[in-house]
Amino acid sequence: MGKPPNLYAFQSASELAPSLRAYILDAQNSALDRHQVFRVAVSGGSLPKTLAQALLKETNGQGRVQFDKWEIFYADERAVPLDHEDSNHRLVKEELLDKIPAELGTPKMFPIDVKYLDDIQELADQYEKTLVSVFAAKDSVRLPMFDLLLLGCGPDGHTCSLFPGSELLRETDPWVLSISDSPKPPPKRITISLPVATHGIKIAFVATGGGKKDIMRQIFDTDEGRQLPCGLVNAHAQERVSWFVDYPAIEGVSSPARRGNL
Ligand SMILES: O=C1O[C@H](COP(=O)(O)O)[C@@H](O)[C@H](O)[C@H]1O
Repeated sequence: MGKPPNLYAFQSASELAPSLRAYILDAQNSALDRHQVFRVAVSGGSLPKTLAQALLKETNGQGRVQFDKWEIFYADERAVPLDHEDSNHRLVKEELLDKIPAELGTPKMFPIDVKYLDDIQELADQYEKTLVSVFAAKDSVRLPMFDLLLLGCGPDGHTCSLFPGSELLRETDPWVLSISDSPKPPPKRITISLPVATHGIKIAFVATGGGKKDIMRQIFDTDEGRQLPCGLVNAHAQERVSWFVDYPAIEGVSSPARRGNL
């Protein structure tokens, strides 16, 4: 049996940001040593704001965020135009991309192809083709391996657009799945599959605020919680997973957390 996921807890989201930055820089630098590019999958929700806090502030001695070497994909996306208020791409763009100082470079973005918004399965298939074109042919690579997945945890334990009890959690072949009845609006979405979400070299969850404390306790301290989508990522990817949380989100969790810096 491998080691359990890492759980890092901080007083607040702003105190969490420098450690999240150090962790991301470490993942970036290892990826650049390996293959001169940093392939990242990002989520929407509350994550992009915390990411911006971590990545946009220059701090001494932690190294440089080389955005010009980043390739950014979406762990999940809603089937809406890219400038729609529900779009994860819009959120990431407004919170992070539009604020990157020119000297840090511009990441290469891989948003969904909005030509296929009316056919949700085709939208997922086309996004899978995008992954295939970047990560090599599907018959030669069993699963795409992101250098880093940056994930959120919904108050029901969902991650990406993989919701508790969904049959999508059992899918093993497709890399990207479509969902037309998401319990959280909007109903039509695409999402990476659980095998893709757990295959990354590093996987980070960011969960902040008291609204997450009940689900955090379930995920870390109960058998039912370990079956929730976030719990399944923990179980499959083990020590490759790191959680960055603030004290309000972790209140009542009895699993050991490291408090403060990494
Ligand atoms: O619907 C979604 O929700 C999750 C969690 O969002 P949060 O606001 O509770 O952090 C997010 O990770 C996912 O990308 C998004 O589509």
